[in-house]
Amino acid sequence: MTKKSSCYLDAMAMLEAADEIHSPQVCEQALQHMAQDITRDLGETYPLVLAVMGGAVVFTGKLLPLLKFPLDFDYIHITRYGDRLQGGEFEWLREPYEVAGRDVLVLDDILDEGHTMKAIVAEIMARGANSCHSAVFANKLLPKNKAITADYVGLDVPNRFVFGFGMDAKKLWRNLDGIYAMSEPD
Ligand SMILES: O=P(O)(O)OC[C@H]1O[C@H](OP(=O)(O)OP(=O)(O)O)[C@H](O)[C@@H]1O
Ligand SMILES: Nc1nc2[nH]cnc2c(=O)[nH]1
Repeated sequence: MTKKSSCYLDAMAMLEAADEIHSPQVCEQALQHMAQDITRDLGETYPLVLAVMGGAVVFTGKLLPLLKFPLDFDYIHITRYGDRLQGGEFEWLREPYEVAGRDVLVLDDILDEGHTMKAIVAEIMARGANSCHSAVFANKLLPKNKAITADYVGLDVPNRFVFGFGMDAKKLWRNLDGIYAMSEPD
């Protein structure tokens, strides 16, 4: 048997110490509800769906097959966390292209303070989109107002650093099919 790397062992220890917040089954049900709501509202608008990389990758991959109407798909990339636990300055790694005149739906993994989604919506509308809706799989419950609220929310999560379902913990565990919260320091 090969010797397990320290990265592997650290990742396993992080997961073992974490708390499960939403099971894979609950996540799947939430996806179904979101797909119904989005279909009801945007199903006849031929929207441009923009996934925010990289956190939205799991949400997007699971949601798109549930949207049974014509749409265009592209991705954007903006980050303000990098591999840090606290938000910092925005960095556009791929800007929104060809949004003028379109009804746009932005998909992201989590709405925390809302600064990222606010900046995205502002940029898309400034580029002449007809409308811009936002869908986040996880909405963090905060004891203060957010910069923006999302039009579609999958699940609420507690005010802790969460990971899984596309969200990373120190670059790890985006591949989990449920949502977990990191253990808090004693
Ligand atoms: O509501 P906010 O407080 O602005 O935080 C939410 C943003 O933070 C994460 O992005 P991150 O910069 O970590 O990039 P990632 O998608 O690559 O994980 C997440 O994907 C959201 O885009
Ligand atoms: N992975 C992850 N990214 C975030 N971005 C903002 N809040 C969070 C969080 O709780 N988890």
